[in-house]
Amino acid sequence: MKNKILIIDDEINIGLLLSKFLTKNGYEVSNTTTGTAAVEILSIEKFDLILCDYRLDDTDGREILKYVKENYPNTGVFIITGYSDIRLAVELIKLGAYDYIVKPLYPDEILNTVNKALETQRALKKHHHTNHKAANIPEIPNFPKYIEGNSKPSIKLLEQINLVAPTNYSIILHGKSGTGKECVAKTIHLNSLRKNAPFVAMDCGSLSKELAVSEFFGHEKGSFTGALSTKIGHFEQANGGTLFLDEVANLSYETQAILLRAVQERKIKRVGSTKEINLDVRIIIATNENLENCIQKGTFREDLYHRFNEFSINVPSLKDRSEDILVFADFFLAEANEELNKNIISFSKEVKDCFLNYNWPGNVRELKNVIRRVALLTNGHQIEIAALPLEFEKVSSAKILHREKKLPVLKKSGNNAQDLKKTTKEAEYTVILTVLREVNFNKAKASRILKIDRKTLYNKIKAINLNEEQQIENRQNKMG
Ligand SMILES: Nc1ncnc2c1ncn2[C@@H]1O[C@H](COP(=O)(O)OP(=O)(O)OP(=O)(O)O)[C@@H](O)[C@H]1O
Repeated sequence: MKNKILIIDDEINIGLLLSKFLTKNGYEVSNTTTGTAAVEILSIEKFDLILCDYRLDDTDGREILKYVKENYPNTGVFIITGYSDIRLAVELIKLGAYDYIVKPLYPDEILNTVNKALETQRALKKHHHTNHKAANIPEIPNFPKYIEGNSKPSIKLLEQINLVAPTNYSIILHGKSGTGKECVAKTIHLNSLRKNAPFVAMDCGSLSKELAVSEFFGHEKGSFTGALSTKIGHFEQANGGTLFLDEVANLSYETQAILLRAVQERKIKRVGSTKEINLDVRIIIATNENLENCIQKGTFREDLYHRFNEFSINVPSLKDRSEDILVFADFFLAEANEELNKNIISFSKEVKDCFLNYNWPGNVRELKNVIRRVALLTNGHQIEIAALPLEFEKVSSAKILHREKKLPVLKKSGNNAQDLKKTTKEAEYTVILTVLREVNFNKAKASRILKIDRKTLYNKIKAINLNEEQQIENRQNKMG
């Protein structure tokens, strides 16, 4: 059965041209020039898609969209718009429009967009259908809350997310490790029309050449040695939804060619199967390398780059959005409180200064890890500088002072046996704690470095501070 399209455009010539072209390409097309006439036609006939010019004589695209969403929720609406209306069109997408097409109209582009839309509709219907029947559809992973931040780069980032999320564009996310690329990808998915379909993340960095095809497209049981059961590939898992390809620059040239073919043809076959599976997957890729340099070096295919580069977003490093550091820190502290069942309220001024002065090479991920660690080591209501790991020493004069206080300094007067004992103990404390932090509180490693047996180390820790010992125990238990 042919798909039915209704065109609403007050420029009769454009409407007719479009209609002729779409009819030639296998669609059943009706035309009208006003909103009132469209409402009448819709009351007698069902349509799969409506292409609606935003500016009409008697109404506009927004009113048509609202009417169609309310009365015919299964009919997709496209808005045709002039360049100056793009922001408006994006607004409309948020209200439920399928996509927008910018004038001048190019037949191929329209056909492509219409085909894509109808495929998405079919895939979503199929997904909802199978989702009710089958339990083996992959779960949407737990999405972390997205912290927006107040800095200029973060505001720009959010604007880009909001702009591109409702479209079907492929996206390249550039950014250093730990900046939050996956978090951005998930946020885009959640704000897209695909939000009820799967989000599937795939780490291309750890993908071997041999396994790549089977990971991408799946395989049938027995199709090669070791294929003990049928495997659904990542593309198929993500069908109807979003596929996030992380560290894409690490894919071999050969694998890139295979990926390109699948993306171009929008069809795959599982290894060992002849059955073609139609794909409707939005692809978001992430890289911490400059892909243009990779193209120059010949390690990344230019054609693949252009396929993905319908939109690109730079996810800024944490040091370039320092106004957000304390916002993130508060958020991660609240998370850590919940996880550890603690009630830490704040960071001391010195800690905040350290955070603001530090370079954060590991970006948001590093900040999150530091906060989880210091929260574990803190018993009171405030995080103090002593809890910070060694790498912060460089950025804190307070921290250096703190350590100097602990150093075994022989006093000029009163230098008796009692003082020596105390000073030695303090020196021992500093050394033990420093080593423990360096090895992430692994006591076996620490005792090897300190050249004492583990039991002695336990006793010394106990003698130093029982609370610290308990915290160390907690951490070790957690790490299993
Ligand atoms: N805006 C944000 N709001 C909340 N959490 C965030 C945000 N950005 C990053 N994170 C957290 O920081 C950590 C690292 O983020 P993510 O994994 O998205 O980074 P990435 O850039 O994809 O890293 P990699 O390049 O190493 O794969 C995650 O725990 C994530 O939840």
